[in-house]
Amino acid sequence: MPGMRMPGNFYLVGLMGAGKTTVGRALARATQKTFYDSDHDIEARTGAKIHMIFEIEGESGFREREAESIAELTQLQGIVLGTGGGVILNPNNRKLLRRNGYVIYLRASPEELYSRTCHDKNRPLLQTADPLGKLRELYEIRDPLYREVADLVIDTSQQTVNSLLQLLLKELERQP
Ligand SMILES: Nc1ncnc2c1ncn2[C@@H]1O[C@H](COP(=O)(O)OP(=O)(O)O)[C@@H](O)[C@H]1O
Ligand SMILES: O=C(O)C1=C[C@@H](OP(=O)(O)O)[C@@H](O)[C@H](O)C1
Ligand SMILES: [Mg+2]
Repeated sequence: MPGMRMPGNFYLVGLMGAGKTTVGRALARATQKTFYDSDHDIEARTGAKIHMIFEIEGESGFREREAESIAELTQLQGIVLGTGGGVILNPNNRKLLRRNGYVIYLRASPEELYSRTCHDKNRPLLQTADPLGKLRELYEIRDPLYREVADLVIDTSQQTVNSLLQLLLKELERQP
C-alpha cells in the first residue's frame, strides 16, 4: 500500500545481510518517511568507507562512531533507520532504539545471510577464511539481543524485498 502515512520512527535491526538497508529504504518510501542508515551516516561524517574505518581505528573505534551516530539519529522524528548489525551490542544503543522508535528485527539464517553477503567486500567482520562460521557465531551471540529490543520479529526466509515490504506494511497497520 504505497503512500501510507504512519506516525513515529521505524528502526530495523538484524545481522549483516538481513536487508536492513534495502528493506528500510523501501519501507521509508512506502510510509513517506525519510530513510537514514547508520553506516551511511558514519561514512558521510568521516568521508571513509566502513572497511577503512575498521582498518584505521579498529572495531572499537568504529563502535564509538556508531554510538555517536545512533545518539543523533534517534533524536529525529518520522524516519526509518537501517542500523548496522552490531548496533545492539551497546546497551545505551539498545535503550535509545527501544525508547525512540518501533524496532523491527529482520531475522534470517546464517546460511541465507552468507548467500546475500558473500560477494560484498565492505563488511570487514566477514573478511575471514570462514565467513559462514563467523555468521553462525554472531547469530548465537546476537539473536537474543535483537529479540530483546524488537517490537516485531519478521522471518525473512523465502521472502523477496517486495513481499517483505507488503508483510511489514500489513503488520504495522495493525499496531495501535
Ligand atoms: N529478503 C531478501 N531476499 C533476498 N535478498 C535480499 C533480501 N534482503 C536483502 N537482500 C539482498 O542482500 C544484500 C544485503 O542487503 P542489505 O540491505 O545491505 O542488508 P543489511 O543492511 O541488513 O546488511 C543486498 O544485495 C540485498 O539486495
Ligand atoms: O554486524 C556488524 O557488526 C556490522 C554490520 C555492518 O552493517 P550491516 O549490518 O548493514 O551489514 C557494519 O555496521 C559493520 O560492517 C559492522
Ligand atoms: Mg546495512
